Amino acid sequence: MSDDILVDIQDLHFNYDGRPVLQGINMKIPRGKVVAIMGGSGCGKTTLLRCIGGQLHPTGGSVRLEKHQVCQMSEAELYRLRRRMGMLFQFGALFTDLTVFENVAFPLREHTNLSEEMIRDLVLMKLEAVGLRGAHALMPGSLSGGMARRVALARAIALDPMLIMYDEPFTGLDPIALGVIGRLIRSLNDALGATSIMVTHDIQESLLIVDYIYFLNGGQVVAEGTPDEIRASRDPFVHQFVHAEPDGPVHFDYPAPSVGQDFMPGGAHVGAA
Ligand SMILES: Nc1ncnc2c1ncn2[C@@H]1O[C@H](COP(=O)(O)OP(=O)(O)OP(=O)(O)O)[C@@H](O)[C@H]1O
Repeated sequence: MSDDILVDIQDLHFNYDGRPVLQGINMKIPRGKVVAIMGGSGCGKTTLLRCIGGQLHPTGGSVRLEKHQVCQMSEAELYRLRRRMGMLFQFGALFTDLTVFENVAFPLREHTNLSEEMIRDLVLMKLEAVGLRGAHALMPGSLSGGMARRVALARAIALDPMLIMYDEPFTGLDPIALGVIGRLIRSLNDALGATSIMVTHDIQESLLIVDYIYFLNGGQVVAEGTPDEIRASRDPFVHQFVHAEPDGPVHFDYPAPSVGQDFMPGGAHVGAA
């Protein structure tokens, strides 16, 4: 594998209880890049992140991270590898009974034997990086949604990860906080020399901050490109996303019989006992 590629996913398949969710995903994620994964609800984006992180074992194909075949690693090896991955999940809640400082210190205490002095310096550096050094003594309950997300971000980068994975990092944020988090994702990636994979529904923010976008549908990659390529794309799937159209290749309506069939007298059994 080329040294430039940090994550190499080949022909990845995953089933839940025999139901196919991922059906032959191929992706090459170069070092240093920020990559977005987009697609309709339930198309398998979170499942893909979990396969990359080794929390789920695929039914076929491979995920290679650096020189490691993630799918073939033991739990102990995965545990060590995950120290080098930062993860920020949608509701990656902070520990509500710990201060901001202790939340960010948590992975350092869990995974290292650093002195208290070192931990103190590292935590304050990470909080400084997200603009919240002054908030170190606050409890999570007194933070705004955007501030809480920034603390979670500081915690995700506490161990200087090589790979940072975000699952819908913008959910529930107002437009200003969303822009702040987007810029932080980009700048922290670059400052740390990390690589970032972000599952998101926010195409407009993605177009501003990422290097490359993959679109998933039906468990497969159906479109991909740089933000410029995506903006210029005539692919109907991409068009539907970029222009937030309610219908297109991704359907708004759950499959149903024709309206005529359901509304004609005696034409359907909806609600019938
Ligand atoms: N633990 C599970 N057991 C069975 N099915 C599951 C499980 N987790 C997810 N699924 C199903 O697998 C499919 C893919 O789920 P996944 O969470 O990966 O989608 P997603 O693209 O991240 O969705 P969203 O954008 O809504 O978060 C969905 O149909 C979901 O209902």
